[in-house]
Amino acid sequence: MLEVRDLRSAYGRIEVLKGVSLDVKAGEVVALVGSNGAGKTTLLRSLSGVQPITGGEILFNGQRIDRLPPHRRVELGITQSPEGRQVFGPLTVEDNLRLGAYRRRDKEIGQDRDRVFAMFPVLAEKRHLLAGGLSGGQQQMLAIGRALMGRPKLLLLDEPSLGLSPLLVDQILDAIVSLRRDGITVLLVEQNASAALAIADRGYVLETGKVAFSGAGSALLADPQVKAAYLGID
Ligand SMILES: Nc1ncnc2c1ncn2[C@@H]1O[C@H](COP(=O)(O)OP(=O)(O)OP(=O)(O)O)[C@@H](O)[C@H]1O
Repeated sequence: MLEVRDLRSAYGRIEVLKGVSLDVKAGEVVALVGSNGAGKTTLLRSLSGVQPITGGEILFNGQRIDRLPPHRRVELGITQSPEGRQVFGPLTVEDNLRLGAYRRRDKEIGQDRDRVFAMFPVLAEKRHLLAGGLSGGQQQMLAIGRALMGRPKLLLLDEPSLGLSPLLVDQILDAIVSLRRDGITVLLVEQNASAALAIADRGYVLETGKVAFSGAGSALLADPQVKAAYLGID
């Protein structure tokens, strides 16, 4: 579904992605992990088109997309749920979800909203409240729910567990696993590398702008080098 070939990106003269190649196949959950500043967020932003690239190629279902503006990539089915719970605070939970479906004209919007509510029941309870009054974890759920309302084919998730309690982290990860059952392909950037690799089909470890390791999630979790350097386990 997604093929990234030798991708390069820079902030001014500082190259942050130094030739990254990776694949995401339809129906997979792929985790992208690595230390702070490795370039994970920059990679996701390059895929969604808000960060310019300086080299390489991005293909989506065989089509070159790296020169398309962000909204065209959204139309093709690539949606990013950004880091930092960027919900519309002065709007209700329900209106935030409706905004996620703004491009759609079909009659299944209500059905999809109910699926988001089934996935995150707390959002159903608070559907008429303002998003700005939700807790951090609830805002994160809303941001994911809003992204899902656009019926993405490929969902790019940036740090969905950032700042959440362990219980909420589990809830978000369970939701990601349920997305895979619904046929949504997910590229997941996570600081919480062990948890992400545990649910992922495959993973990539990014180190200073390059892929340092890749493989099945379980294989990376068991790899002594990956464990010592990235998972904090000896
Ligand atoms: N807008 C920017 N201008 C200049 N440098 C930036 C900018 N955004 C990120 N960088 C730098 O690019 C490098 C990669 O950042 P990026 O956010 O992609 O890493 P990351 O792996 O997502 O890390 P983190 O988990 O800390 O967000 C870092 O050295 C960072 O300081």
